[in-house]
Amino acid sequence: MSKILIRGAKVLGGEPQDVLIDGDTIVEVGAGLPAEGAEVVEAEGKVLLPGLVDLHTHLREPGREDSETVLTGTRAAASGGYTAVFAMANTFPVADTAGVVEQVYRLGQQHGYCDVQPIGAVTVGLEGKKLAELGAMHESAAGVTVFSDDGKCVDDAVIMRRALEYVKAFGGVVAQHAQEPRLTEGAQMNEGVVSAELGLGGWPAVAEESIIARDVLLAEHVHSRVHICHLSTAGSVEIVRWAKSRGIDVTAEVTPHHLLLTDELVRSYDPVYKVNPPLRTERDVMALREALADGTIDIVATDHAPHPHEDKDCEWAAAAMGMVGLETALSVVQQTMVDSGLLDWAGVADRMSFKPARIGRATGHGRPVSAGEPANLTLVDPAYRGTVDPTGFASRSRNTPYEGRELPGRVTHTWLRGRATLVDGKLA
Ligand SMILES: NC(=O)N[C@@H](CC(=O)O)C(=O)O
Repeated sequence: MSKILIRGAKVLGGEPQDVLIDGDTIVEVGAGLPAEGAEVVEAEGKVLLPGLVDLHTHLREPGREDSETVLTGTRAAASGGYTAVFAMANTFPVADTAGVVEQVYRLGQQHGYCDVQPIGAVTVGLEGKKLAELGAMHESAAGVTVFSDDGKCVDDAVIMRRALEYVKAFGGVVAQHAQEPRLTEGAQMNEGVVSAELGLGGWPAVAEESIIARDVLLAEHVHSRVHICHLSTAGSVEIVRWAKSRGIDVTAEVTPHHLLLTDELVRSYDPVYKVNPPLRTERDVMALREALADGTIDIVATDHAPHPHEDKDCEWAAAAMGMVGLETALSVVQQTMVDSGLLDWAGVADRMSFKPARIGRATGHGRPVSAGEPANLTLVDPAYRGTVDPTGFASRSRNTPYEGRELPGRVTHTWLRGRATLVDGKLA
């Protein structure tokens, strides 16, 4: 049956409506639509959103298939309500050529759980020395538009300037991992009271903020577009706010974990809380929430960073940085932004679907829930309450900071171009 009637869902949190899908397209949205010939999904009390889009996912294939593959990562994405993810370039080999990005793109198409849009490296081997083949990656079948050395900062100002100038030719964007390397040598956590007490190497806010300040000025200077990955400090928010008020073409993201968790958790010495950029202070968390609400920060991106247990279940200093996030992102956003009254569901659709799709130029995603649009949709039960149990994750890795924590809301259904990838919380 190719017709699906989603009955009585609050579309973007508004009044209950029926949504009729035929094949891969939404054909009608309205009240009391006839159900004849359609499979009916009862959605009373649930919220219908455009399929979520993640601009920052680590899928690990090729090279680290022990932590994630395109298949397991896109299954995790579908579980979390995503219909498109942008796959970061820090794979082995690095996604710095047309060959590698095409491989990742094709794997996404083959598996079919969500669209995979590869991100190309800015520099060869993420080494920060020489620009990668940006044009060839853009012209490849993968059609790369977002470039990032994420995991590493493009710290050479001349290379950054050239990258910004180069991507202008085809409307691309450079996504910067803002971390001044010299200021963060040996850094293990946020620099502050807690790092001083624990005796762990501190990661000062200025290491992030100084690179953001430099890069918004560079973008202005060459009239290009820059995107800032995972903002984590109140000062970074101030700089982005200033840059936007000046008319600079900058966008920024925040991760769910930086909206909820603080460096106080590091007192446990549990490496599950070790992440780049590090968890900051309560004051930073509050500034990030406010900035996401007022639009200074454009989007939520997961920075889903899967690691196998042997890389995380070890002493703090030796542990890998990163947390999985695809399967808990919407719940964390519901708790920190919706249930707190800072953002409504239309705002969530904007920050987790419309805007990330626009920044990454993901065609067919981040579209309104209306007739004629591709049926990329996510159905959420906001009344659900449950504790996070990583043994049920679709991701190959389990490094979640939320194990055993109660989080609100649950994605029950995801449709990718009218085909269910998640039904009643189970992968199709
Ligand atoms: N976010 C993380 O803590 N880790 C990322 C890369 C990075 O940003 O360091 C990873 O690839 O594991």
